[in-house]
Amino acid sequence: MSIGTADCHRDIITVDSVSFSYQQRNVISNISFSVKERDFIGLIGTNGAGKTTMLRIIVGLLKPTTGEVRLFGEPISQFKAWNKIGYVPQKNNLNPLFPATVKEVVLSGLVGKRKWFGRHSREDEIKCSDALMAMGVEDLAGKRIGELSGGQQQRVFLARALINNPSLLILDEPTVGIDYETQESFFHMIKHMHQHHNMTFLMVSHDMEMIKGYLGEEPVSSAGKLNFYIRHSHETQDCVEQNLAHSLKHLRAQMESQKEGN
Ligand SMILES: Nc1ncnc2c1ncn2[C@@H]1O[C@H](COP(=O)(O)OP(=O)(O)OP(=O)(O)O)[C@@H](O)[C@H]1O
Repeated sequence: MSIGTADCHRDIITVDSVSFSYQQRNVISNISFSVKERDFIGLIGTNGAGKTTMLRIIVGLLKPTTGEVRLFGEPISQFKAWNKIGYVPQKNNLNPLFPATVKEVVLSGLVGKRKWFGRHSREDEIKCSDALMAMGVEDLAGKRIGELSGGQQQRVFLARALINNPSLLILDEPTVGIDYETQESFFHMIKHMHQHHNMTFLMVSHDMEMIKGYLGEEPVSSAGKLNFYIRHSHETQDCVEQNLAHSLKHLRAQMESQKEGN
């Protein structure tokens, strides 16, 4: 089942007949769905429905018992472009004494450079300060992560996910435990990233007000106990326009090269 509506964008997540069990206990049974480039998907389900498990399978932290996941068209076992994916796990019980600073936490998100402490290149430092600025937490760069409020920590974890400038962001209940105002500004930011930076989102959330307000009143589809709310980045007819412009550009280039050949 494809849960996107338009055909102009490729599937960037494909979950094909996936089942998963913890020890002997089956949690996900034969689920298939796909997420298209630039979609915003809200994944909703009751407690224990398997939402976190599904996200962990998609980012390769858990291996499906059966079935296959493809990312950007490649089987996950061969997928290497992890810098294209930002993942913010469910709010973890961070030890307040954990010695890393905000800056170190954000830098640790650099793919292939998973060192917590130590020296980084000038380019990495710039990426880090861009991500901190984007999330409005640049003033906190030198603070210990455990000293921050829940909302500030969530911004830092989002900055960590953004440091590689990913095209897909996977968020697991990003606003749990955050006050209403911070939630509002958080959702405002991610909507902006969706609308203006062509990012694709897969987000688990219990905030039905936000989900329904942005993604529509009813789920577009369901698989097992998981419901998918979806907003495509633009209407299908705009895809036709885009494709037309694209094909006309090629046609013009062809005509011009023929003219030059004459
Ligand atoms: N590491 C684990 N070992 C064994 N069982 C687990 C483990 N993690 C999760 N489970 C069980 O798998 C089921 C699905 O858990 P999961 O966290 O994916 O659900 P969820 O839909 O994200 O729930 P919630 O809305 O409460 O966050 C639950 O019954 C949970 O108890």
